Amino acid sequence: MREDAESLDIRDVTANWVNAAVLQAQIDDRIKSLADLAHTPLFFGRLDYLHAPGAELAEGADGEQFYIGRRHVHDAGGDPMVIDWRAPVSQPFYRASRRDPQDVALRRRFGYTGGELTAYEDEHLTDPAEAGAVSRLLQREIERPRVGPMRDIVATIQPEQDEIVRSGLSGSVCVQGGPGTGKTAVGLHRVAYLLYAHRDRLARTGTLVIGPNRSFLHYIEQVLPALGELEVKQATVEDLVARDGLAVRGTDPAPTAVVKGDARMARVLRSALDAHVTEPAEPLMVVRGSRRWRVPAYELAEMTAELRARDIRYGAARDALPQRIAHAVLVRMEQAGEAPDDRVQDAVARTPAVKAAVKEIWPPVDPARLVLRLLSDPEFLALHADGVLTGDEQRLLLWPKPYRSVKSAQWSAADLVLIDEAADLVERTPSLGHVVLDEAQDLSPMQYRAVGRRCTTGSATVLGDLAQGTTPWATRSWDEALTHLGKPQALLEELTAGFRVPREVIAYASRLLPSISPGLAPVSSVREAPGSLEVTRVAEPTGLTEAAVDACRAALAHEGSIGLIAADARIPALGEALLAADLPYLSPGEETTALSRLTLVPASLAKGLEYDYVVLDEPAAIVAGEPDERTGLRRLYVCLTRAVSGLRALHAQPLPEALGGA
Ligand SMILES: Nc1ncnc2c1ncn2[C@@H]1O[C@H](COP(=O)(O)OP(=O)(O)OP(=O)(O)O)[C@@H](O)[C@H]1O
Repeated sequence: MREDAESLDIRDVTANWVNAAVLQAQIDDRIKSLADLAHTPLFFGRLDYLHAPGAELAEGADGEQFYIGRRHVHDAGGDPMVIDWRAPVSQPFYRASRRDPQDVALRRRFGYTGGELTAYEDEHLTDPAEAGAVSRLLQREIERPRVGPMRDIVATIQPEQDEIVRSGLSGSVCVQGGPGTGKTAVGLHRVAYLLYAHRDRLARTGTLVIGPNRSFLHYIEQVLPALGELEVKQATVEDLVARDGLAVRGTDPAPTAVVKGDARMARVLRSALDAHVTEPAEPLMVVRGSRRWRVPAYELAEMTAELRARDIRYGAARDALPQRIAHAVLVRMEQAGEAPDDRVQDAVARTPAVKAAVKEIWPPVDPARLVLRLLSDPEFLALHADGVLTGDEQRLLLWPKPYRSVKSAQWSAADLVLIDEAADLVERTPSLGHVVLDEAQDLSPMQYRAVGRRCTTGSATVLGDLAQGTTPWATRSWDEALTHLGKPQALLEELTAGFRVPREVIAYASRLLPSISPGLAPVSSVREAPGSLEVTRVAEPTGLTEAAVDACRAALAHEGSIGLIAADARIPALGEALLAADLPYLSPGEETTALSRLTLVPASLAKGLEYDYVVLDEPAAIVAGEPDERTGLRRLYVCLTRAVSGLRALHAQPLPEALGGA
């Protein structure tokens, strides 16, 4: 297939150099997509059907055999050799079971070591003798040491994950799942699936993956290219609402940020914007040649009221008003016996008199200036927030010292979300075809709205874990969140099988659940790894740093990546100690390689990441680093659930009581 693509000669088939350049670019893309990936085999499974699919009715139809891989491969004659994992014929590879064999006689899984085929495993789904067997290849794949960025899981997607991956493009899905249940993996594979099944539609409308921060996006960015999908944008919510010329230079105290992130702010903004439209008091006079045409004030008021009543954006209404006025003038001309042609209405709409009237009635509004005024001017704020926000909430919103201009204001991240909301009220934000929102539990209602307006005509996949919410405005219920997102009908799914954290470690971390998220079921880990948890008390507080360095050195004796996770305030001291001990380290998001496998991770950036071995420094300090205890314990829960093979927790202070104290 690669040779075919490389040998394509387009000299005779293109009409001009533009065509030739476009076609050549497409061919280059294809050659690139056909390149061999080191360590990525062409197929990982085989299905032997009892009957040829679609030929059930044909007499004597024999079964057919399909190899399943990351992409479609055909032979010189164009016959398929490997079927894409996303094709309908491949689906039973993920879903067929003994209870429901889906016409599959044999499912074979292939095992590879460094790109070389080293094992295979057969399941005869209709053979009662094989019932109850667990897949060792699956177990091995899950337990493989981790280095480098996140990997795809095409070979081992589980049935309950596959259902989410393949659910239709038209519906939105929300997945609640504990740490390591594969939410991120499922979200990324869902994008790859949707792009396969609805390529044309999504090529037009676009897809976007939203993650919590740069390090996380960097960690996941290789998965989609490995699945052949290059056309997917990645962003944080901050990226989405970023505006030219407005940098985030300020921070809000938590109580202020909570009010700014509250959905009621949308009502305040709407009221403040709508107040710009004024009731016309003066008639309008348009002069054309020797004649003057008068549109009385009450008629202008009717047009304004009619535009206000319609559900259109402020800016669209503002654009429509001059034409309405011009039309009224045209009607008067006709009544006076004139026969204006089609150009007259446009000409009238552009006259200085009409423009001036529109500016008076429906002035242009700059979204940033609108927010600036709300945050600086107590009277203006009260006018639009009374009855919506309490007096205390309004005081929290106001800047201690108002800024003079949009340029000089110290905008915070929450302010930019407000500006984004205001901008959408003025002019509709374009919608994408599909948005995947990861670590959603940390978004404020206003941030959900910002994401929601980017998929109003598309669908969304929302992934999160209520127990891992660490913002003061963290999501309390998915129903509420989905309403803010504008997708109240989304299907709510739950994943409970854990693929990352070993059983002992997840059991230990789950002790925190009753305090941080009562009612959530603990994850049941598929990984047995006896001896994976070690909690050590360091007698002298001064010895803690050294103990952490020693634990890192010991962990480096194993294969795989190592993360030293600590309270943000402890990072500088630990960094220095590691360097003094000749242990160079990476920052989160930097790629771990066989040669540099140790990452120093501030607790605030641990979310979503994973390491083979985790050394956890002083749990009590991680809890104390947050504004309140529940958030602290949630942060600790996140940090305790990053390890794939082993967790070593070191403490000099007593452990938090919720963990068992002592
Ligand atoms: N079906 C599977 N087969 C093999 N590995 C899997 C499977 N599902 C998930 N994993 C692996 O488990 C690990 C955790 O997955 P992932 O990061 O998607 O979980 P998560 O639910 O997003 O976790 P968190 O809540 O901590 O962000 C990853 O290494 C992923 O590759």
